Amino acid sequence: MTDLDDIFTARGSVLIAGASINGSTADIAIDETGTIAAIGEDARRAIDADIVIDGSDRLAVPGLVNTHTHAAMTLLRGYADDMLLQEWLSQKIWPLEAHLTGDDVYAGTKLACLEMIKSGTVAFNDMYFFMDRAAAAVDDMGMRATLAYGFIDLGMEEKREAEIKATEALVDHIRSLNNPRIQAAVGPHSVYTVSPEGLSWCAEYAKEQGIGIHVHLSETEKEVTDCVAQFGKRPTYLLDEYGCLTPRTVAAHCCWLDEAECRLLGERGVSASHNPASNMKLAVNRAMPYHWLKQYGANVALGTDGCSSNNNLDIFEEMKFAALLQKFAWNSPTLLPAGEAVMMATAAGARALGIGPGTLTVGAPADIVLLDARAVCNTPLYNPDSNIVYACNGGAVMTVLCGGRVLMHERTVPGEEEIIQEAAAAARSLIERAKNSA
Ligand SMILES: C[C@H]1O[C@@H](n2cnc3c(O)ncnc32)[C@H](O)[C@@H]1O
Ligand SMILES: [Zn+2]
Repeated sequence: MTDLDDIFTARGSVLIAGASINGSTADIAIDETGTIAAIGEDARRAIDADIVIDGSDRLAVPGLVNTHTHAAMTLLRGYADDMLLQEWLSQKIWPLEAHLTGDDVYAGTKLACLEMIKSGTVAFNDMYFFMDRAAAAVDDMGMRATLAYGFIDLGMEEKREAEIKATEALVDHIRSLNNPRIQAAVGPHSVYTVSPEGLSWCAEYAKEQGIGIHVHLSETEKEVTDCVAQFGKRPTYLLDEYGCLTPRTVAAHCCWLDEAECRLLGERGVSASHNPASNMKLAVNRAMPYHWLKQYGANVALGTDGCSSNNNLDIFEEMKFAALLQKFAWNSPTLLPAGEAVMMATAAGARALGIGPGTLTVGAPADIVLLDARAVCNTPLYNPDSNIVYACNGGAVMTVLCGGRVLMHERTVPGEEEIIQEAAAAARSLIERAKNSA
């Protein structure tokens, strides 16, 4: 077996020896391009392994995908809790975010990446500010991410011009990085913060650039009633009118949808990001109608939302919350069984971001998580999906690979202490600056 230091520095082919995959023991071969080359008997012959990882006592699962977050909000963890969404945003979050710097976003996004890696997430869909610095953090940490600038024009033409420039600059910057793990998206925040002209520009620009759209949709009842009062239609139809509903759109929350809106999202091929922890914490008072979205063929994945409304980035918790909330809210113990929750966190998430099948199959990107099969939460282990969703959290994750590169092994992530210290210092300085300006 390869030493810890060599595992992080070596680049090349990787053999995971004797891991448990779907109930049977198998080797996994990963080639130099970071692709799964073989699984099972052929694996040892398929590559001349530079790194060998002991997979015994490990469950191998696909890397998890977080389809809606605001990564640098790790700096705001615990800053404002137990509030109504509109008050939380307008009285606490936006005033503090006005003091953010690019250095803050770099430090906060690095902390987010560390937290996600430690809980088995390999890819995330982010919407925030100073996203060139978020890209630098993602690059340093070795994860995959789709990054969108949070476009908010509040109906003001001057602001819209600035948001257009910021969006174009980010897309150009990400293209210049030429990093296959990092892609850009357009991020119209929501129908209550972006004008019809802004929505229309975002849709046109995304189409022209061949990139995705990341938007909040129908998170609260107020969002829907205000939209109907102002535009005479519900948010889903407004987004559709301006071209924002596409097969490359990720719509976060989708709580207050009616059946016809679910059908439209299915028809447009939209991915819906279910964020149950944030929805319950902010008491949005309605669970995403998962059963309708599923019935009409929308791709339903999972997200954490930001660390100020969750307050962590652990997709294991989101799998459990989703499975429980759906059962509770829709009065159906058979709704969203464990296997479906795992699919939402893996294959559906990967599909939403267009990053491969999100499965452990030959030809797929080697985005692989090894769980401790001997952990308390995995004992006994009648049905791995059940343990993963209902018993475990991210603490059971031992090793994480993204594109064949080892990001964590035996729960060690290189540079962890420094990342935590720098994020804590950035949070202190942010609060200090906000206080001094008041
Ligand atoms: C990008 C902006 O989005 C803000 N934000 C964070 N969480 C939510 C949420 O649940 N609904 C709407 N907006 C949210 C974030 O603070 C940024 O200002
Ligand atoms: Zn959000």
